[in-house]
Amino acid sequence: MLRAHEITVRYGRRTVLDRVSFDLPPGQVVGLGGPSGCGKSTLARVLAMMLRPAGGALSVDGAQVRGWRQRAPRELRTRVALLYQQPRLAVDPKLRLREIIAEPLAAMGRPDESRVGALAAEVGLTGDLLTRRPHEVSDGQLQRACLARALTLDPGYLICDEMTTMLDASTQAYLVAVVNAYRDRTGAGVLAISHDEVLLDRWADTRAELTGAGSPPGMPSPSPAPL
Ligand SMILES: Nc1ncnc2c1ncn2[C@@H]1O[C@H](COP(=O)(O)OP(=O)(O)OP(=O)(O)O)[C@@H](O)[C@H]1O
Repeated sequence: MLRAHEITVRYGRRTVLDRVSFDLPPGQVVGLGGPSGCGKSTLARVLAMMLRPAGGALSVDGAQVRGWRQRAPRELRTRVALLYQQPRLAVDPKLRLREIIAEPLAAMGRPDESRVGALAAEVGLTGDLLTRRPHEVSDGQLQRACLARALTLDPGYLICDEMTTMLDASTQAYLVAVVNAYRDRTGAGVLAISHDEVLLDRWADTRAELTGAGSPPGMPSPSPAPL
């Protein structure tokens, strides 16, 4: 379980998350909605240990997170992967797609070309694309590379923050199918953040709503509401 307990985040004097609790169980797709600006991406960054909250606690499979960003222990950091809406902001523009996918393995000192090739095939990237740099591929192709990179170290939890919002319907369907296949194979928990109610209805096993810092403490809670 990826468990956030009473998380509070402030930007300056503004409280964006006010004692928000949220559980992401393994093996499930939890769909998170809520109005623009209510703090969904902020919660995603806390869950991925990329943003230190002002208050509250985060645990990964029972292990308490005590360091954030680079100070988070690698074995915890690599349990959670985050995919952003805008792949161009998430990659080094100088790297070729093959190097982007290989980044987590390189950081671990475990280069593995065949693993990179297998991941590229899994997300539908052909070999010729792997030698290109981000400005030479489409947003959809770059997001495929970002998904492959996110899956490289077999995360137990995958956070998809508007992963497919910028993409055409067929790329969206393909990437969702890749994530679902990964979940089925590994039992990973998936947090799907989206404004797209149709997508969430189709994709999520359970739904949660974040209503903003004015909402009661403890929101959101993944509700077992039927879809
Ligand atoms: N680094 C930052 N510094 C200051 N304010 C920020 C920062 N990041 C986000 N905010 C503000 O915090 C609030 C929550 O932002 P966040 O991106 O988490 O919301 P969101 O629910 O994901 O929105 P959207 O659905 O539009 O993507 C917004 O009002 C936003 O302007």
